Amino acid sequence: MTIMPARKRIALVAHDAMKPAIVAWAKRNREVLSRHELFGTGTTGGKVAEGAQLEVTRLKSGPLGGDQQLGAMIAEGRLDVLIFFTDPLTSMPHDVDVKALTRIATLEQVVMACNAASADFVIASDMIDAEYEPHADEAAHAR
Ligand SMILES: O=C(CO)COP(=O)(O)O
Repeated sequence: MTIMPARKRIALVAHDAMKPAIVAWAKRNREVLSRHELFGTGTTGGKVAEGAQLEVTRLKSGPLGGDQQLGAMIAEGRLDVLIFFTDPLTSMPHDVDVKALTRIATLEQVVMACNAASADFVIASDMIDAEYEPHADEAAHAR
């Protein structure tokens, strides 16, 4: 488990039905987001970059491996926050990738928000601009 740096590495991901919502959210939180390092799956990243005028490193499209790339970043300790607007009403061909991504994020104590209300709380937290070290005893998985 790594200490999260003050300048967070934040991923922005949204399923198709949620893309207008994540662009609106990114526009509304542009000032805070601009202080951090942003990543996105291909289509989401492009829409956020254009719509909110933010610099976003774009990975592959989610269904084509982008979700797995984010999972690899998390496994290697290279991502701190995952803002993932999931679509709860549509089944996805890459559902296993979605599940793998949220699973590894949970395991690795990545800060994760899957809807706009939770993302608002994350972005409004004082911890977004501070170093953060998860409490080892609370983060540990009992076997
Ligand atoms: O499908 C996604 C996440 O599971 C998002 O991918 P895109 O941003 O490329 O549409």
